[in-house]
Parts: sequence; C-alpha cells; structure tokens
Amino acid sequence: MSVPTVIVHRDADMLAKAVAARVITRTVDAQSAKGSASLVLTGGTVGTATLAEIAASPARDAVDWRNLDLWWGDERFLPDGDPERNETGARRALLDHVDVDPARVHPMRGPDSGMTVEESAEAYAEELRRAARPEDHGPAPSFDVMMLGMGPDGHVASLFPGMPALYDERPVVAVHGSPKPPPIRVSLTLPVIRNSREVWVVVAGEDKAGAVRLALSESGPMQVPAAGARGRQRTLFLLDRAAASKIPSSLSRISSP
Ligand SMILES: O=C1O[C@H](COP(=O)(O)O)[C@@H](O)[C@H](O)[C@H]1O
Repeated sequence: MSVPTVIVHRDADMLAKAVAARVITRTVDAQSAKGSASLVLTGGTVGTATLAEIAASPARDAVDWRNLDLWWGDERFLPDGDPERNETGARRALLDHVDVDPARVHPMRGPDSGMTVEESAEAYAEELRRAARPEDHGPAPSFDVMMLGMGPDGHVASLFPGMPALYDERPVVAVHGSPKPPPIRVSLTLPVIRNSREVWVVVAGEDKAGAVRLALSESGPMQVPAAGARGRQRTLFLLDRAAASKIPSSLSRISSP
C-alpha cells in the first residue's frame, strides 16, 4: 500500500479545478497505455464540483469518453433521479454533457429497482465481479482512480466510524443507520478501495481539518475510515488550505499559493 502524498490548493474552487485537470490527464494516460480507463466517482460537495469542472474544461475532449468505465464508491439508497443520489449529481454535473457509453456507466441501484438495499449491494458486487480480470487479483477491478470525498467525522464512501462494515470482507455492503442522512446506503468496502491503483481523497473546508490530520496519522480505520483509504500504487490527499490547516507543514506540498 502506498504512503499518502498531500497536495494543497488555495481554496475549494481551485481544488475542484486542479482535481478536474488531474482526472483528465490520468484518464488520457490510462487510455493511451491500455485503451480504456476506470474511474470511481464520489458524491459530496467537492466531488460534484470536480465533475462540473471537468465538464467545463476544454481539455475534456482529450478523453475518449466511450472507453471509460464509471463506477461509484457509494450511493444513497433513494429512487432514480432523486436529487440526493450521488448518481443524479454526477449526471447533472458531467455525464449528461459527455459522450459516455451507457453500458459502461455503473450506478448502484435504488429502491425503485424493486431490490432491497442488501440485494442492491449484492447486485453491485456481482457487476464488479463480472468486470474484474485475473490481473486485478480480487473480486472487483483494480480501478485506475478511486476518488473519495471525506466527511468531518472521517467517513469515506458510506463507511462511517465504528461501523462493522469497516471490517467487512465483501466488496459491497448495505449500510443501515448512517449518521449522515439519508440513513440507508450502499458502499464499497475498504478491500476494494485498497485494491485500486490510485486513491484520491479530496477534501475542502476547515470543519474537516481535524479528520484530515487523523486520516494521515496512525489512527485505525475504525476510528477514522479515511485512515484506511490507501491505493496500491498511489494515494493522494488533495486538499484546500482550510482542510490542510491542522497537518504539519512538512507533510504538504503547496500547489496553488
Ligand atoms: O454522504 C456523502 O458524503 C461524503 C462527503 O460529502 P461532502 O458533501 O461533505 O463533501 C461523500 O464523499 C460521499 O460520497 C457521500 O455519499
């Protein structure tokens, strides 16, 4: 597992622009190396702002959108089109504006599918299993980039502090009683997150500065789930200055003064 690199941008707006540029570059690099790329999207404020910045960037046309697999790290268990769904935010911000292949966009199913949340988690696990190749060494693809937002409590995806899901070996779990509404969710688990080639934890805001410090410390994932979010080849903590305000300056690289 990789040791995190911390990169700090001036503010949330600059952070979203910089992460958007990174996503475009990383996707183009992966596509030129192997023909396609796989990205895991996150919901949340900066995650969705990043997708809007990708849509607004002239460089987005460098991406071969038809040869891109898009997955989600977590989803709120709500019907299709609900504004609280991470998928809805991603479609409005980006996916409705680029030529993605609908067969390669992989949303997690909600209650309108007729599934329970447990069945939705199992169906997603099955979809991941079908997409995994032998070289992924696991029940899910080894994604090129897994983007994760983080809450002030240190949660990533829908893995909240103290939840048994943090020890779950299955690739996808149903979450009941999320402390952040809505209470019912579907989430990838830490083994799948950690099998990604790159994990990018993208965080803005002073209210998250304490959790960022703990996520970069020796804390265990049970206390601070983001402390367990590490990629196989690379882990980036992409922060704005406010989110970085409680980490030692020796840890961070300032990218946009
Ligand atoms: O509920 C969620 O929260 C996190 C962080 O969201 P933010 O609005 O505080 O940035 C997000 O990463 C996750 O995907 C989402 O379901």
